[in-house]
Amino acid sequence: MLRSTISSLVPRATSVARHMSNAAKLTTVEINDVTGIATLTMNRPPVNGLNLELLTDLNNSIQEIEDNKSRGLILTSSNPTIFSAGLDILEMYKPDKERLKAFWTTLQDVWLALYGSAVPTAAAINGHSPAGGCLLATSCEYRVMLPKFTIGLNETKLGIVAPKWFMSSFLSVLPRRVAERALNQGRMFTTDEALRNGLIDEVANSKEEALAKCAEFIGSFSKVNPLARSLTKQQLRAAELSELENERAQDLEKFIFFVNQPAVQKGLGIYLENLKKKSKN
Ligand SMILES: CCCCCCCCCC/C=C\CC(=O)SCCNC(=O)CCNC(=O)[C@H](O)C(C)(C)COP(=O)(O)OP(=O)(O)OC[C@H]1O[C@@H](n2cnc3c(N)ncnc32)[C@H](O)[C@@H]1OP(=O)(O)O
Repeated sequence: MLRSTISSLVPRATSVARHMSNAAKLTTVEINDVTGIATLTMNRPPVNGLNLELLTDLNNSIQEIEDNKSRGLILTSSNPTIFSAGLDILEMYKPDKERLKAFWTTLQDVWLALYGSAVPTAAAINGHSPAGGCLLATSCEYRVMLPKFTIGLNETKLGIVAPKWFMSSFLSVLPRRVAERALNQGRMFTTDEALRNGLIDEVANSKEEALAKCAEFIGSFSKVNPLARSLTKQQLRAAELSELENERAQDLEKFIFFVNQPAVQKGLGIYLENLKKKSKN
């Protein structure tokens, strides 16, 4: 059934050993022969932490799906319990200056590409989805999640601040007062809470079911003119997209300034240490 499997073994050199998770590509794209829908899978063990390489591969895969004229894009993870752990905190902790710039710029690219994608998009959230993971999921038009996982923008819990465009994605899904409270609290929603509040659209009992429900959502546009649909979506999302496009340089500057604050570095260090302690117990 797969028209093509664009998986990859592209060797990649990097000078920073701690970021070298794999020499192979960290995403795969599979296009269903019958439906024409592309499934984009993140595959960066152990937790799909969004580092520069995974973001670069995500960006290239989204581009490839747009260029292939796929009928839709479903974003998911190869990990059975984690959709994405969000940004790889190691990218922000004691960062290399040039790499930090490339990291944030590529994250901006991914958001612009996914939130502004011309094709219908859906997320099959088959595991936990904090922070950057939630950003990816809420950038899609539809979300199906498996039971007993969590999703949300927990940045305030880490002592960091979600940028405006993270909030835009969140606000495109949640009512303002729910979004505002959740952002201030750094709230992580369980699957049930996410469904009740509208942060996700459906619950599925397996990844296969989630993928099928996402495909069904994308199929709901089969009788709609694709150009009219994509121009409608892009008009609805234009204000948020232009806001970041027009302020990319300032957004990058703010991020670099903020991350380099000693108090932020200290907070990230403690958070990482706690994560490591927890994983050893
Ligand atoms: C005024 C405007 C200014 C603008 C300034 C901008 C500021 C920056 C904004 C940044 C925005 C977004 C931030 C993020 O996305 S930060 C990331 C947030 N993510 C989290 O908090 C999730 C943390 N992880 C977990 O909760 C759990 O790991 C999990 C995902 C639920 C999975 O649990 P698990 O039990 O299955 O796995 P676990 O044992 O915890 O982890 C395995 C190893 O992976 C490491 N790890 C986990 N998450 C991360 C991560 N996000 N980054 C780096 N490393 C991570 C963990 O430490 C374990 O490592 P090891 O095996 O011990 O070496």
